[in-house]
Amino acid sequence: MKLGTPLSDTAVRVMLLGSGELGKEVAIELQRLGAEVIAVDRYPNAPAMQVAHRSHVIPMTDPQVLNGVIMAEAPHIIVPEIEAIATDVLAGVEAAGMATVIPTARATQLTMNREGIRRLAAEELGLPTSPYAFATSADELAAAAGEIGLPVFVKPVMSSSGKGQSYVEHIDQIAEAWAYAQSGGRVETATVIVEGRINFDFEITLLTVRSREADGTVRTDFCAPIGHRQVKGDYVESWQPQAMTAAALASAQDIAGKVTGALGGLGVFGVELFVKGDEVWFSEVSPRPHDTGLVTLATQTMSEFALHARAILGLPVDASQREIGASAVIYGGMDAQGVAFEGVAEALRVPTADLRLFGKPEAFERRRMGVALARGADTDQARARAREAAGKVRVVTG
Ligand SMILES: Nc1ncnc2c1ncn2[C@@H]1O[C@H](COP(=O)(O)OP(=O)(O)OP(=O)(O)O)[C@@H](O)[C@H]1O
Ligand SMILES: NCC(=O)N[C@@H]1O[C@H](COP(=O)([O-])[O-])[C@@H](O)[C@H]1O
Ligand SMILES: [Mg+2]
Repeated sequence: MKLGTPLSDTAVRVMLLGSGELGKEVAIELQRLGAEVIAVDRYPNAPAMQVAHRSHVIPMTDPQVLNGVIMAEAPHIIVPEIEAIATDVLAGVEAAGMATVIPTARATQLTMNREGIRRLAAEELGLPTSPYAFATSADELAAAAGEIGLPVFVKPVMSSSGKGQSYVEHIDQIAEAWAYAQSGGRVETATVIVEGRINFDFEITLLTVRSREADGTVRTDFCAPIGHRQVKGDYVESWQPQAMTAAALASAQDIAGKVTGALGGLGVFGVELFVKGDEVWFSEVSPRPHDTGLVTLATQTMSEFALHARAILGLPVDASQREIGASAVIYGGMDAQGVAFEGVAEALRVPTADLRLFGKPEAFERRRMGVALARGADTDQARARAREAAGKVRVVTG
């Protein structure tokens, strides 16, 4: 694809569907290469909208409205940034040859629903996963949990960042888990996945990049593994690299290569894996940059956002790590609009520290509003610094 001048006849128009913190960094990288960036999300002034050429506020799960915006803008490339999109519209656009969907329309369809990606990984590709079942009522959920054996995780099939997710240790928590899944799903669907717990030593995100070689073939690169810690199904800190055995790393790369190969297309994928000794299980995959990969802003030659921008434009990538680093999340801690941040200077006085404040117009108690980044001689030092920096930032009302 020939790059051009934004807002002119030669422009390469890229439409982001979802404009959160991850899309904001992708938009910045695309802007650096002179792409014309159109940001779309369900609410105004979303982070990526603030750095895009223009934006649209629409319900992205509404097929007609989504199709209308795509027709009006005629983007060359469509970059889904969240799962909750009317993905059938993307399939239609792709089939008609009107735009390239990143990575592919089918990949967005399969990964928007946990059932699609789990069946692909476990049943078609034969990859190791937790034991699982699907349930469409509280009774079915109880039966499935009984069969798999407690403890289990219960998740709406359409949700992310831990929304609607429960950890069930006792059979009398089933009704509550069912009700919570119904309230926390991204879109209305009654189905939940029940997963047996994997007793892992640690979990990683293996960022996997599919990009084009000079001869047009697709190559696959793996970033160094990212370790992370999750609380209530949402990531609170991540670090790179996560130390692991050579056998586990080989197995992780094998799984990531297979699943991203089956999804196809170009761009960054965040392959989530559980690791115990030499053993590795597939958990899920984002066909886009991953929240735990924010750490790559501090560690890699090219962050996951730069890698995504380069790969989707058909350009070569460099997935190498340069520094040891960590990220720590800054939550809203309150429900309020137009919040302010105190302690930023103190945070940035922590050696090597850096910050991203996403600019979300509204804070919620558990909404991610920013992230602290730091480097170190080892991951312990980097993590301590990132946590210290994050801890110095206080969210306050106007
Ligand atoms: N079967 C399991 N065994 C052990 N831990 C699990 C299991 N399923 C989920 N978890 C824990 O819960 C976390 C969140 O689960 P999962 O990634 O499925 O949720 P999510 O809502 O898709 O989150 P995100 O969008 O942030 O990736 C996992 O990273 C892991 O720590
Ligand atoms: N785990 C997925 C993830 O981290 N996605 C990121 O969070 C944004 C939504 O944030 P919000 O819920 O605060 O609007 C998404 O737009 C994306 O950038
Ligand atoms: Mg996950």
